[in-house]
Amino acid sequence: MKDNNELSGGSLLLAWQLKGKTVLIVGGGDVASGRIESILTADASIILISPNDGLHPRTKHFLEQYPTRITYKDRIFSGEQDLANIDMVLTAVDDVEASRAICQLCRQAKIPVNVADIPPSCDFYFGSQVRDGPLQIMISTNGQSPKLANIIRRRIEKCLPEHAGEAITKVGSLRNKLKERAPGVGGEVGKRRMRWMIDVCTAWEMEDLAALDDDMIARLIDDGWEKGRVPSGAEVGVPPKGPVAATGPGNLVPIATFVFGALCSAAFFTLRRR
Ligand SMILES: C[C@@]1(CC(=O)O)C2=NC(=C\c3[nH]c(c(CCC(=O)O)c3CC(=O)O)Cc3[nH]c(c(CC(=O)O)c3CCC(=O)O)/C=C3\N/C(=C\2)[C@@H](CCC(=O)O)[C@]3(C)CC(=O)O)/[C@H]1CCC(=O)O
Ligand SMILES: NC(=O)c1ccc[n+]([C@@H]2O[C@H](COP(=O)([O-])OP(=O)(O)OC[C@H]3O[C@@H](n4cnc5c(N)ncnc54)[C@H](O)[C@@H]3O)[C@@H](O)[C@H]2O)c1
Repeated sequence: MKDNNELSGGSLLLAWQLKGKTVLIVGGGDVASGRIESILTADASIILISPNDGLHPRTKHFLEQYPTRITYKDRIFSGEQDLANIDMVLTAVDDVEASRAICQLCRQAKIPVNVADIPPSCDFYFGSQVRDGPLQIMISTNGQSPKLANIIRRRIEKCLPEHAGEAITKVGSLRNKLKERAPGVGGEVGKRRMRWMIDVCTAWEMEDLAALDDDMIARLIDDGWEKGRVPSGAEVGVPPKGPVAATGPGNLVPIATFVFGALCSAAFFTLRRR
């Protein structure tokens, strides 16, 4: 836990649920095309207001690909009436005065707004995103350095565990099936369910979780949950890692690194003693 006087200067990190909501995007250029992608990913409907002659090719592609999810208006923003029944507003226009005016209207109407590149006109900032299925990581520098957020994102992408997204999807499915088998919110059964899920996630390799199919999930619940234990992957039918993986050239690299490291240490200590 941080010291009390350090508890300030950040922003609230959330996974905002937008399914069934309507987001107004003003502008159709490069930045707006990224906003469209983020909002489509979050399952919201989009109203896009932007003159056709300024549309970025990626924006045009989204309009063609998702005609029912994006309602397009080929014009500039026209005022308060454009905000009717809107749950969130994102603007990415090359006109600072128009951006500020839209922000002011949104604040009057209490609609959360992000104006790309104008922090005082943002109720929330975008961040650099890593996505792998249901895994979502946002890197935010809280407005201090978007480029560093982008660089840190690339580094994080390189060291993510393989199969993480797939493993999360399968664990989600296991949790849902378990809740059907042992229903109820809170209480003893809730505590036991949580304990068992923690034990499975801790004991199993990410790769084995990712390999689960519906039959294996059913076996895991029958032989594990019902008997109060955590079976191994092999017991529920997860295929063993093949002999190629066990003896393949990939495995020679850590062995070679270890041997090299051991030789270097030996040489270092031998030389030091002299
Ligand atoms: C993360 C990302 C997400 C996205 O937008 O999707 C994002 N900006 C990205 C890129 C980027 N933006 C800029 C550069 C040029 C280099 C540079 O200036 O550093 C680059 C780099 C590039 O283009 O490579 C210019 C810039 N950006 C802002 C200002 C205004 C200012 O700072 O006052 C200026 C003009 C400054 C000036 O005039 O000098 C402001 C914001 N930009 C934010 C988000 C929010 C804070 C996020 C955070 O702090 O973490 C915030 C506050 C509001 C918002 O827009 O939500 C996306 C990277 C995605 C990725 O690649 O992974
Ligand atoms: N946050 C970020 O990541 C980031 C990065 C680069 C640029 N920006 C900023 O975002 C803004 C947009 O950048 P861009 O590269 O997408 O610009 P762009 O010039 O490619 O696109 C601007 C779009 O806005 C439309 N437009 C202009 N006035 C409008 C109005 N009144 N109503 C509706 N649509 C209107 C144009 O037709 C065009 O489609 C700029 O202010 C830029 O400084 C933000």
